[in-house]
Amino acid sequence: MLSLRGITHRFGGVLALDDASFVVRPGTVHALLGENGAGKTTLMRVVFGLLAPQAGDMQWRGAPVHFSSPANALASGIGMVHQHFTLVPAMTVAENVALGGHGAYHPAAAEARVREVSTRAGLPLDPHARVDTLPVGAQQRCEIVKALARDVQLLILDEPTAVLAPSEAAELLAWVRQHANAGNAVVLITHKLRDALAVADDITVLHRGRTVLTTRAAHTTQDALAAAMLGEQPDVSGQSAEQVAAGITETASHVVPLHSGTTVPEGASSTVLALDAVRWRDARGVERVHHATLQVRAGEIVGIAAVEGAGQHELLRLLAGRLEATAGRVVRPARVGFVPEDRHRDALLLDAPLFENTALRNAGARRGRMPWRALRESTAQLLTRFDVRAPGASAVARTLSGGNQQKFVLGRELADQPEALIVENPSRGLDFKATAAVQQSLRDARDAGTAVVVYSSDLDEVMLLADRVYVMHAGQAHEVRGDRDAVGRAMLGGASAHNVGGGV
Ligand SMILES: Nc1ncnc2c1ncn2[C@@H]1O[C@H](COP(=O)(O)OP(=O)(O)OP(=O)(O)O)[C@@H](O)[C@H]1O
Repeated sequence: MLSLRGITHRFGGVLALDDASFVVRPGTVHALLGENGAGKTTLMRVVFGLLAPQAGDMQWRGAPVHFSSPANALASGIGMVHQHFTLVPAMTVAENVALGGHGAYHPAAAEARVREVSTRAGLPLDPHARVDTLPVGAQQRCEIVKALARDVQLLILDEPTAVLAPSEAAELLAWVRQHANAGNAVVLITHKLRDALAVADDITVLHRGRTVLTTRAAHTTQDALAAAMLGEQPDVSGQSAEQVAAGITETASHVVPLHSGTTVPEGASSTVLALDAVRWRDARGVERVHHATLQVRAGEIVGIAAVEGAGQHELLRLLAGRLEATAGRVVRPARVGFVPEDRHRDALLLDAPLFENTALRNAGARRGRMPWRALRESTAQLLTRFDVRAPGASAVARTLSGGNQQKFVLGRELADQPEALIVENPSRGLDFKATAAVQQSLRDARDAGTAVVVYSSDLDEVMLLADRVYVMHAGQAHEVRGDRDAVGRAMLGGASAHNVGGGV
């Protein structure tokens, strides 16, 4: 159905694709894997007409093609949903779906079209809802419906589950499977090897811009895929790949030790970060955080577990000083690092070089001339220390792959050993090797005396990292002792026998 051969693309001095090949069969799900910066997004941007490769051929339904724009690709039946959504937040679902279509906008027709497509596809959506009022899962459905409304036969999804809670991710993957069973093709860029093996028919692995493995999913294993991602021969039982794979969060159900109660690590000492009966109201006057009380000591990792919408994002921003409490008392040290989940919106100046992005740390506290030379040097060190793949300190942030942007932001916040560090979804968008490295950096920061707070939408990751866990439910925070099941029950509002109190 789609066939790419010999695709080569350079961005200046960076060889992003090097003779890559990729073949998608009709009616299949094709998972595209590769470590951060391997070239997955770039290859799919070539398919979608966003980039013209310097070499290589593409065939679509048996005929050579070259799409000069996404409009071209869409008109031929190829759609793409990007890692960062492209919806207009202040517009309705129907308006967004109609955007970029042809002819005049007729509200009734646009709404009917959304209803028809979303019902046919089994992706429920209210056409009248304003996009900025929708949870992220519904925004993603809107992106998919927008593509399907153009009658696409090949849908490219770039890390679609990264932004979803586990139950939503499972639903989306089930939908992807059904959609392919109905005769359509889906390309799924993902870092989750287990998802690839579970849902895909075919799997391609890129390594440094080259296709190093293409296989039927049924003929491969997680270890072979991990080895290929690391550039090792898939049939060689690469020791290092296995070691790394052992640290993967996604296999966490069998490797995560059960959380066994409040364990303040030996190195933990005085409280450096605290909320005392804190409340926070949003602009509409709705109280999102009720009476939260919580303490974090130097040298411990406090995990926050919550289902989406429980007030956890607000809690983290209160701790990080990005929101001011409406009532109650906040204790916060001078140097607090914050790694928000949406690095594009909240953590980076995308069109500025990396060394200017480094300067954003403690930006409000700077006085006098900017020490640009020192910032370039410290940025270069940061790139090495945190294995950020970028041409250098002057590279523009936008040109880094998604995972490398994430590693950069974390490195920047950790670099000057803050007294406290607040991290939201630390491994979002990271390959398994980078995930293990980031989790280790958080432990290292704890061991060096930083008070670390981690929220992850993946409960296994919270349990893996945390010394103590607080659960947020309906705007309230409670410390919960006990295992994963106790925490899971508390997330859904169930009482926990070991609940040791907090904020009610
Ligand atoms: N616009 C650009 N300008 C310069 N370099 C770029 C640009 N876009 C991507 N690159 C580089 O091309 C390489 C491949 O990036 P790409 O985004 O395709 O990787 P990826 O496999 O999708 O990674 P991730 O899993 O981190 O999203 C990286 O080295 C990246 O820095």
